[in-house]
Amino acid sequence: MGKTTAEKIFASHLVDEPFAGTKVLKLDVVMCHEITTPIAIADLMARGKDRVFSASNIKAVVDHVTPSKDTKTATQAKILRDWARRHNIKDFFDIGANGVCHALFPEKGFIRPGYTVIMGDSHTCTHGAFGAFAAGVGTTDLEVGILKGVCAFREPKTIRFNLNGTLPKGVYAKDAILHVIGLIGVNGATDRVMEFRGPVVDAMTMESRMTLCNMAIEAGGTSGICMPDMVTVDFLWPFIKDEYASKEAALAAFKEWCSDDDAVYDQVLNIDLSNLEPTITFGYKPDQVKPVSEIAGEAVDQVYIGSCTNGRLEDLRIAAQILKGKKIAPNVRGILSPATPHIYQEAMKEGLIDIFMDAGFCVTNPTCGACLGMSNGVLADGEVCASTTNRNFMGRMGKGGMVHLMSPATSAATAIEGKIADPRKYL
Ligand SMILES: CC(C)[C@H](C(=O)O)[C@@H](O)C(=O)O
Ligand code: SF4
Repeated sequence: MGKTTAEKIFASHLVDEPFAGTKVLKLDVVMCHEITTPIAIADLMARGKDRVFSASNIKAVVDHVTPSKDTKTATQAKILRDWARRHNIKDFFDIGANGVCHALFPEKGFIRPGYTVIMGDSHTCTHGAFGAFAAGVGTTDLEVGILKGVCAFREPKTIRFNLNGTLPKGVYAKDAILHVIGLIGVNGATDRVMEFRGPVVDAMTMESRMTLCNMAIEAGGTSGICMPDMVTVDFLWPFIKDEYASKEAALAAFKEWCSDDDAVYDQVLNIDLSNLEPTITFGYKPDQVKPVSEIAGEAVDQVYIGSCTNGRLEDLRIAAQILKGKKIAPNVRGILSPATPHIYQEAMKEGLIDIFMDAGFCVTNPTCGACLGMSNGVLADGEVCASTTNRNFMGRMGKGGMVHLMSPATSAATAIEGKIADPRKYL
């Protein structure tokens, strides 16, 4: 019987099965940020176990609130910073080099097909775009991961999503994943791996695949997963060129991780996206989605472009294409947070930052900040934000604030009109 990618990764990383169905896996990468890791560090210290399993397999970043905004966030950053120094974690990213974890770590080439990856962050599923098993974990699992380099999982079944057809103009990975979550609901993939397949995914860049996998958790998914292919090889090539004789050799090795043709799935869903419209959330749950045409005209106070979902260069290019030569509406505050310093610099070189600033956007340093309502764009009570982020929970971007999730294109069109707008008329 064939295996899925997730089953192959579980089989190859298994170190123990203490109870039937509970599998202890060897970890390839443990990622850390300043919100959840300090709690794990404090506990390890209290137990006299201030050690790390490997200084090189641990990656750490101060990203959620940076530069720190108050004593509390400064202390969180300091705990992580001191810990990283104490343990010689060389891949530690701080002010000047820091960016949103799920954009920064892939950009550095840390994730490879077949890897096991954990982090104390729910959007760790993003990294499955490389054909890895990547899961967000709680503090206890993070502590064990840091100390021993292993993590216990109940092996998830896989749901295969065949994304068929081609995405129409003005419709992107974000619209596709919002549509999928709308179809299956916020619990539709609970304890399941969401395997994204089909011609729509094959045609996607790694950035788009990361957008897709990023929101797996919003449907309850443990990890998103895409099949590694030449797009994956091309993205990783600068980091792996000394390991493989050629791109074809790398591809052959990566393909070993692809699900077998006769793999058994929990469910297989065939979804044709050829007629998909730009899609947007209207409520406080990510599965409350509508075509933008049904909600167009609703006023917004702020437009936010950024985050681990849609703060990458591709996203900035799409939004800038729409904003070029235009001004955002006077009733709207536009905020752009490029997800990493590299993205910021590339966007500057390409003239994208000028386009955003000329349109009236404020450009912040790379950080999560506004996405989770902590800094750089917190909403006031009753305000509405059009956002490229991944969570629209009540008050997510500020107490009493409402968030509509959408693509960078829809956000840019919305900024121009000051109310929710269909991006297709600007393309
Ligand atoms: C702060 C962190 C624990 C949190 C998460 O796990 O997702 C954050 O990144 C978020 O998006 O709300
Ligand atoms: S950008 Fe938002 S969703 Fe992503 S890790 Fe940061 S806070 Fe979480």
